Amino acid sequence: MGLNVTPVREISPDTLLDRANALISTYKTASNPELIQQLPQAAAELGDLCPPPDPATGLHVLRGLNADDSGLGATPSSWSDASPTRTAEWDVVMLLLASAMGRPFGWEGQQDGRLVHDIVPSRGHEHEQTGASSTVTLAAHNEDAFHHRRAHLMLLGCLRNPDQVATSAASVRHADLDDADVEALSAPVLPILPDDAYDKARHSPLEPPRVPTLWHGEDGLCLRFDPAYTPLEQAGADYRAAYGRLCRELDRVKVGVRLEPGDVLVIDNDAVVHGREPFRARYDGTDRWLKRVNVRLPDRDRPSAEAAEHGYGQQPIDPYEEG
Ligand SMILES: O=C(O)CCC(=O)C(=O)O
Ligand SMILES: [Fe+2]
Repeated sequence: MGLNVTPVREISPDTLLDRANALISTYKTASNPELIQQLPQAAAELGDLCPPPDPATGLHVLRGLNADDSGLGATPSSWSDASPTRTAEWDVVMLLLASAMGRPFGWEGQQDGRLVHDIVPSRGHEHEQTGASSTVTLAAHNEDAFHHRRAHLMLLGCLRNPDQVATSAASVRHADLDDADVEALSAPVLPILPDDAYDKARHSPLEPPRVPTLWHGEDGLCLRFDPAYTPLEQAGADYRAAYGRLCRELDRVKVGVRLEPGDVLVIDNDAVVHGREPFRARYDGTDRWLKRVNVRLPDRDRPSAEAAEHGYGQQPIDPYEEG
């Protein structure tokens, strides 16, 4: 994977950290609903500290936050063991960054509905296609591709990455695809099934909707892609061949981002797929540890047919939803 080609945006964190700590001293943890209601206003006061990534690249790394991990304690052995107070500063910083770009949201069936997810390797999940895996390559995917209300942007904040494990990222806008393939892959031919992180949705009796893999968005070509959960065998030979060419192109243009403690990777989830290289989990409290936040951009459009999808019964938790 090519390194050092990801745009880095230096941020000066003083105001952000002051704001985060002021919120924590009043509201204690990032899951406090009153704190969540304060976020849009608090983020507006930060100005244009962190605009969304340039559509041409679809990602950037925000650098400049504190890399000191001495107060964090041991990396939890699973998301459910993470302490809401020990990483409150990180959680609120992630939510402020998310709120400066759009609106953070969570999922009913993901990590207890929290807005900030802990991504750590977990025993028994080593071979899964989820963020809790380690031994296997996490194949390139759009986050929550099975769902019509998936994030427009995804933030990954790095608390620890001692073995410099690379997150991979590939923009469909860098892929060299011919017009016939773009047209073929724009037809709603195959469903994308819920991933292993969503137990209830995986057992949904609802008929999986067939969805386009590619479409043209306002800023350029977009994709909805998760081959690990796509029953490709249900498609005809021409479609399978075009899908295979897309996979190879995404693999060709991917970059490896070895996040350093304090980095926040921002990914446009309509233009860029992400994954992760395999690594050996340590399970000794020093493991890799990321924080993840999903972000909605209220003005971003998606294909109108998505509005009729059922999302396999999985509901977003959107604290800012109107009505
Ligand atoms: O561990 C990583 O670098 C990415 C994991 C991932 O796909 C995710 O958290 O959504
Ligand atoms: Fe992911």
